[in-house]
Amino acid sequence: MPTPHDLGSIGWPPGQPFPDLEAGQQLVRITGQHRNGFDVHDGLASRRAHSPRGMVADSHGVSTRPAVGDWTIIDPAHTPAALVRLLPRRNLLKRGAAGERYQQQILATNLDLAVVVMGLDGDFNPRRLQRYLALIAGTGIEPVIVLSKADRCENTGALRAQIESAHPDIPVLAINCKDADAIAPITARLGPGRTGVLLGSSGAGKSTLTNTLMGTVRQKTSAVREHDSRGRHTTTSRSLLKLPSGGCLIDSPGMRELKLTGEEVVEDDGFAAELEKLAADCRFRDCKHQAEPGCAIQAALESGALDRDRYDHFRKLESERERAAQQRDALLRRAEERQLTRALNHRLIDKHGRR
Ligand SMILES: Nc1nc2c(ncn2[C@@H]2O[C@H](COP(=O)(O)OP(=O)(O)OP(=O)(O)O)[C@@H](O)[C@H]2O)c(=O)[nH]1
Ligand SMILES: [Zn+2]
Repeated sequence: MPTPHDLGSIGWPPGQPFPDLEAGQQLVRITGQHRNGFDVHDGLASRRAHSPRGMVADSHGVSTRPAVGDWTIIDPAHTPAALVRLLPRRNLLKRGAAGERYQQQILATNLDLAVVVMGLDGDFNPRRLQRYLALIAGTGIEPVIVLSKADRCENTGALRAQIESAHPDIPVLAINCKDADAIAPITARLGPGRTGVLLGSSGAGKSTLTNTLMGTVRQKTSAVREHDSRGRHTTTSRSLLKLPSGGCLIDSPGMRELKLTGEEVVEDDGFAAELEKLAADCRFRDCKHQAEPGCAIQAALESGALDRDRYDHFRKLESERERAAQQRDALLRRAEERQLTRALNHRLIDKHGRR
């Protein structure tokens, strides 16, 4: 049986009274979301659970659907275990609405700390930082700004001062993310019962910081095998990490996707326009700039007129943004389908009565 200490290691606030449970029920935290179920953690082990139809499709819309970070009660007698009810959320981090019908996507709930990581290299972009901070503002989640790669930057002092004066109420650390001593202000905020998330663009240093917080090198692959409560091996995606400092870190795919939402313009100092101009000279109008004959971009890369590193980086961000946009669209479609089903059900009930 998990103890209060075990639950604290996955973020149950110290001293918070436990909910009343019926015989056999268990308090768990949602750590991952899949097409047809959830990963839940009881402080000792992870397992799969599903939520009964009514619970997911309930008429309150997206905001009351179970999300990563939610505390929930499960009935483990079923296989997979069934979610019985959600406990009220303390707070949540969500991504705003995009199109007309696109509702809101919850990234994670019940958070204490959001660390926004930004590199003191090409990643440095105060406006983007501001956008991340705007997501956090007003949620009650404490923000911390990490300016990474300070060990590689010549004018750390000036850049740090710039960020500090723009955000006087938020702690700013300018550090080497690999430096275990430098992250003390973060570990101090992630003691037992506390939950953190890392936000920031690709390459900012989130994985590096995560590894330093873990005190070990965690593999980039996210699937690990864990024992569930019946002693079986289950493969779960590891989106909640227990930290040596006593608290935990949520690192779910949803958090990762926040890197770029699919709605943002990739800030590129006119690089996209430069590419577009070059591409006008490609032989084929729909050139993918891969191995097509007469590709002007490939030619520019070969001649050195176009910087290959910069190009590769740009393409990486672009494909990330595309993937995020596709996922957002899939989400949108599912939300619309649910709405249609609900509307149809209501019409049937109106016509034939509930049965
Ligand atoms: N010198 C130095 N290198 C760093 C620092 N932080 C990150 N790096 C390096 O920068 C590169 C990218 O860092 P990651 O930690 O993988 O970045 P990330 O934010 O996890 O990127 P994604 O996984 O794409 O989201 C790696 O090669 C790191 O070793 C730092 O503070 N100092
Ligand atoms: Zn081309």
